Amino acid sequence: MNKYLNIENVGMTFYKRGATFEALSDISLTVDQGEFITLIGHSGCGKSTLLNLVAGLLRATTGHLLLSNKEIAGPGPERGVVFQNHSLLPWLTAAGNVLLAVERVFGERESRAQLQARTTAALELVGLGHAASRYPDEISGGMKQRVGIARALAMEPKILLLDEPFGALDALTRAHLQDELMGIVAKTGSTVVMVTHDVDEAVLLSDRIVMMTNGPAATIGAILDVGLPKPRERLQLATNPRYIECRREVLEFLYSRQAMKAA
Ligand SMILES: Nc1ncnc2c1ncn2[C@@H]1O[C@H](COP(=O)(O)OP(=O)(O)OP(=O)(O)O)[C@@H](O)[C@H]1O
Repeated sequence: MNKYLNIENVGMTFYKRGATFEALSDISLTVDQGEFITLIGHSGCGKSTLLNLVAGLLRATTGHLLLSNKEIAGPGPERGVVFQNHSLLPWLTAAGNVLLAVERVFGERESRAQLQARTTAALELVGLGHAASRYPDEISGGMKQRVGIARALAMEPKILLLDEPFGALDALTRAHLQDELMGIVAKTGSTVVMVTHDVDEAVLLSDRIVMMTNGPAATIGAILDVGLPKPRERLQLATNPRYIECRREVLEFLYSRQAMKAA
């Protein structure tokens, strides 16, 4: 197999205080370079667990995860992770937060000026060039989230792993950042795996939507090939028959097929 990311028969069981909990069972998925994949499913089904396995923050109990044919054995700079709650260091400015990540990846081989240029470019990419010297408590939630995205992008990851990056934002800011993300991904050609609860977000952004069954022992229930041409424009999509069909298929999976199992 020569796909970019290979997830092969992965299972994840947590052991806690003498009890075991099988969160994921027999997950197999391959992702091509440049693909945008979303993981969707009911709360607690194991989406973050799967993303954390790809990030190398957890080790699978069974099966294998391979990136460029190499076993994922821990976190690495080729994987940029963005969580729902930005996790910026409050004592550093927006630029300071990005620079710290840039130093970690490129610090040994590049000059100070080059590192700073990378930092500025990443902040500009997310429209925050003007806020570089502001501290996290001086900027809005949406801006903090954008700094988190800039920080991940500045490391020039081959794959972006996004865990509900817009989950805590209001609808307008969320729409704005979705548009920005689409633009950035078009420019950088990044591979993306993103966890979301939002059906519209999944259809708008994805090449394929991976729909997960309810846990315990959650697995992939179905995969939807969205097949809408890019670039996508949210207003035009609202009346696009394929968009409406994709939306219906995901809703049907979540609220009919999986709702019955949950009951
Ligand atoms: N470290 C852990 N120890 C024990 N159980 C865990 C651990 N991490 C996650 N779980 C359990 O595994 C299951 C999957 O959790 P996970 O956070 O991956 O779900 P999710 O689909 O991302 O949920 P949400 O959509 O609510 O964020 C849950 O039942 C959770 O309680």
